[in-house]
Amino acid sequence: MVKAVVAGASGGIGQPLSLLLKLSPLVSELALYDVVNTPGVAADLSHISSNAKTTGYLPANDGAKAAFKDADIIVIPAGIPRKPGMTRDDLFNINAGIVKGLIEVAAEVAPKAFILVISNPVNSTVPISAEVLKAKGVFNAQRLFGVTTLDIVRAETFVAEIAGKSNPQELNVPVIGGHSGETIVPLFSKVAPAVKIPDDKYDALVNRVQFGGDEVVKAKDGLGSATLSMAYAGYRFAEKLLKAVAGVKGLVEPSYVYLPGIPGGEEIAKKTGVDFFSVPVELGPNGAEKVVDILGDITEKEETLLKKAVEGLQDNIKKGVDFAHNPPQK
Ligand SMILES: NC(=O)C1=CN([C@@H]2O[C@H](COP(=O)(O)OP(=O)(O)OC[C@H]3O[C@@H](n4cnc5c(N)ncnc54)[C@H](O)[C@@H]3O)[C@@H](O)[C@H]2O)C=CC1
Ligand SMILES: O=C([O-])CC(=O)C(=O)O
Repeated sequence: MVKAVVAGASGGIGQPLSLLLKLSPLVSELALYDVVNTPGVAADLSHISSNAKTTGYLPANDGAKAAFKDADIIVIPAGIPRKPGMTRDDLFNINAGIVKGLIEVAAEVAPKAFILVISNPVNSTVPISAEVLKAKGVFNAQRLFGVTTLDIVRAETFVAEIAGKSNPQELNVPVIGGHSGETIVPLFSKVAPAVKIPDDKYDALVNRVQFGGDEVVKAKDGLGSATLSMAYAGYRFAEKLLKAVAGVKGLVEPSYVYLPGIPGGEEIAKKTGVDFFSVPVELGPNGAEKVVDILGDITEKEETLLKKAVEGLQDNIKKGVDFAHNPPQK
């Protein structure tokens, strides 16, 4: 019996993500929360003849609390998306407060839930979430995940194109670091099974993975950012986690986590110099059971990418932590 919540369920990501969760045999209850339109989205999904009982909640009558109550997993794609010309950091002023508010509710009524943060800027909204949970005395790093799966999904797709593989899903392409521009670090030397990226294509491939989000923002031309590929990616991560919680062994996926709170993470925090970082984590009944050290034997080019990523991440993390401690007065 798993109760899943989507916060931001009426949005571009929220709707298809809710559809995928509604179809999952692992979910028995699906609560949809948003500031608009959830009665309609929930009524629509509830006619699908799958297992999950689906309900919609709005802010009135403490709707967030009712939706989140005793949730096992809360996925958060609430907040505004980018328009052309914006960075993810430009979303901070609005989305930081939205995420903070939702995490406060989760801390109160579902303190043990696995929380998957999609809202951007992920590099900062996850530190905000951690600080809010810490302040409420319910922080467990093994249960808080920044969803960076879309970077891996993109990397799989783009590497398969270059390497001439017909099925990208047969490739495992680790992407670490953060979730914006140069903080995204694809490790092509660690692709399994190994592929040869031609030297003259390496820089462009790195750039495409790092700025894949911009490609979609540009193509949507003012109507938002990636939604369908993100719904797939968010579901892929949620499904892996739920399977691992149900006892399936050996499931590993990168996620942006608080390293010092996860076995094996302290060492990576020392190596990189940042506490929040996306790394492959082994998933299990407690969530992130173990950080997989993937930093050994990376190439010189990857070392250079990593150094740049850490510089950017330090600022993004500090911004999130500072906001959680001193939110602007209204
Ligand atoms: N982590 C990642 O890889 C990715 C993250 N994103 C981020 O996901 C977020 C959502 O993107 P879209 O779905 O395209 O945006 P959208 O605007 O289509 O949907 C956002 C939804 O959040 C709702 N919302 C706003 N404030 C809320 C609150 N306080 N509580 C509950 N719901 C609230 C809105 O009503 C709307 O339905 C953006 O911040 C975007 O940048 C997008 C793609 C990839
Ligand atoms: O680019 C954006 O703003 C949305 C996002 O995070 C992505 O598509 O990776």
